[in-house]
Amino acid sequence: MLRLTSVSHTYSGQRRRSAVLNGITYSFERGTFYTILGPSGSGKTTLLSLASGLDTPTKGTISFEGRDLRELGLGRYRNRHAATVFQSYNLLTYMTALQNVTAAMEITGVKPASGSRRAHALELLERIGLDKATATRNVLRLSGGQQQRVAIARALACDVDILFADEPTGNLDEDTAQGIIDTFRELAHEQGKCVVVVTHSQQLAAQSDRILVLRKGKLSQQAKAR
Ligand SMILES: Nc1ncnc2c1ncn2[C@@H]1O[C@H](COP(=O)(O)OP(=O)(O)OP(=O)(O)O)[C@@H](O)[C@H]1O
Repeated sequence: MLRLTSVSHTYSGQRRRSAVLNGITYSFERGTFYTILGPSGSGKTTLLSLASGLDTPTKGTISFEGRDLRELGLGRYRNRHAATVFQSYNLLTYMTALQNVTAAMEITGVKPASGSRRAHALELLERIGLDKATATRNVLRLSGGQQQRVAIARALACDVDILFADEPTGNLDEDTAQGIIDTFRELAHEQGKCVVVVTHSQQLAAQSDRILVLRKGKLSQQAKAR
């Protein structure tokens, strides 16, 4: 569904020989939960920002269902097909948790199959462990882990084909982290989404369908321990 072909990336000011990503070719498919591991600074966030249409590679192409993202339009791709949970959450700080989720649904034009956007947003927030009292508080009055969960609920609310997340369980206790991992697996296996998660957590990676490792600008698939 999402194909990277000979993708290389160099930030301005960097020498071409020290490209962050170097000739990566890989296809991400529906119904699959991927994790990307790699040492700090190996380019995981860079790869995610290119695959999620926030930036374009300096060389190579990225296509969604056969169409180059540049031709499809990066804004359109981000709006309709891909949602991203950033390390910094990027929440609207003048809104409540609930408003952050409903605003994302309004912007992307998502209408729940039944009930209102508000009811659907509350359901999603509840599913990842935020009750109504917490959901109706301004996001600045929530803990880091609670804000992280709002960012995840917001991405889930957009009902896109691909969900990208950068270290989504970094700030969470074990039980909450496990709940998020279960949600990702369910999204991939029951709803047919493609879920791509950057992580340093072996526990998370072990529960994904495919473990990819980024090292020295190259992406390789790691065999899963049985
Ligand atoms: N906007 C930028 N401009 C210049 N260099 C950058 C920029 N963003 C990242 N880099 C450099 O690109 C390399 C890869 O960074 P990236 O954030 O993608 O790595 P990462 O694997 O996600 O790291 P971490 O695990 O520490 O989050 C690093 O050497 C970093 O300094």
